[in-house]
Amino acid sequence: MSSARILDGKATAAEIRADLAERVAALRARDVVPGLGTVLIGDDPGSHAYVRGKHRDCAQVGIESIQVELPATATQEEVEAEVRRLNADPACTGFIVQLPLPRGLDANRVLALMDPAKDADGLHPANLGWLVHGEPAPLPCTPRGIVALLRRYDVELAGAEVCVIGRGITVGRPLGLILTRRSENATVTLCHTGTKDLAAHVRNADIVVAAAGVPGLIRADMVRPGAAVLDVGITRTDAGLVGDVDPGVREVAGWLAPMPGGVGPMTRAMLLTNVVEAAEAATGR
Ligand SMILES: Nc1nc2c(c(=O)[nH]1)N[C@@H](CN(C=O)c1ccc(C(=O)N[C@@H](CCC(=O)O)C(=O)O)cc1)CN2
Repeated sequence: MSSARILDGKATAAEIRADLAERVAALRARDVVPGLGTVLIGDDPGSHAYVRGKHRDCAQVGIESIQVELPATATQEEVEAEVRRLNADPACTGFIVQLPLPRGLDANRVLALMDPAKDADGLHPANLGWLVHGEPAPLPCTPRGIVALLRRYDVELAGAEVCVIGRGITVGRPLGLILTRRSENATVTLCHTGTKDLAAHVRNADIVVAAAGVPGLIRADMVRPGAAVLDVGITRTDAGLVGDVDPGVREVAGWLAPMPGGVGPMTRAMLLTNVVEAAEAATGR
């Protein structure tokens, strides 16, 4: 029985970081110092781990770190005050608000308050709007990472049937917009919890992106032999982290981006890329 080739996000992200370290050194030589701010609210262990990882990555490539932490009891006004502070801080050239926010906080209002020019996540409504219009703007990190990973391994996008499972703003919705641009030219079916026959849509796909957060949702019998399958789901269980893709898929798929080691590291690398690109653009390169 054959086994899928691995879309290695860990190795690809390391290559991207090496390139970014050189670009940051060139910026610093011209007295331009990129600085990433993060706003982390509450005590979700996953969010804390991701933010720690983002700052570790920054240190590795020479980007300065500004860390803001608030308790889960923070009010909307307190969160918005921190966003205003980062908007005004010249040492912060880009920032993110770690999602999801604790219950009771309005993430859309917080994202809309960010300076779109400092939106390192591409989640400000103006930047998502530019994506709809097909104009340049920072792209959300996970979808950008998915496209970069597929391109790194020469997985054909033009004309491909792509089944995306999940309609959230960090992955599914923007991924559909990116993959249907002329430069990617894929055909996208966006599935979600209301999709009637998920298996039929998955079976029709050359590329499957599972971002539903439902452990083992994609089984081997649903996947077209040879298809590329990317596991974006992460569920924390007592037994550890579990993805959306059942391990048996490895025997049917042509390509597999596993969890861990596939799309997650690419998300982190694309955040750094957005920060560096914004700093380069601000100085005319
Ligand atoms: N403001 C944002 N919030 C969230 C985003 C985002 O892009 N911007 N995405 C996710 C969380 N996330 C980054 O923030 C993220 C998720 C997973 C990984 C990762 O490297 N995962 C590892 C496995 C997990 C682990 O080892 O703990 C992997 O796949 O290898 C990085 C970043 C939601 N929130």
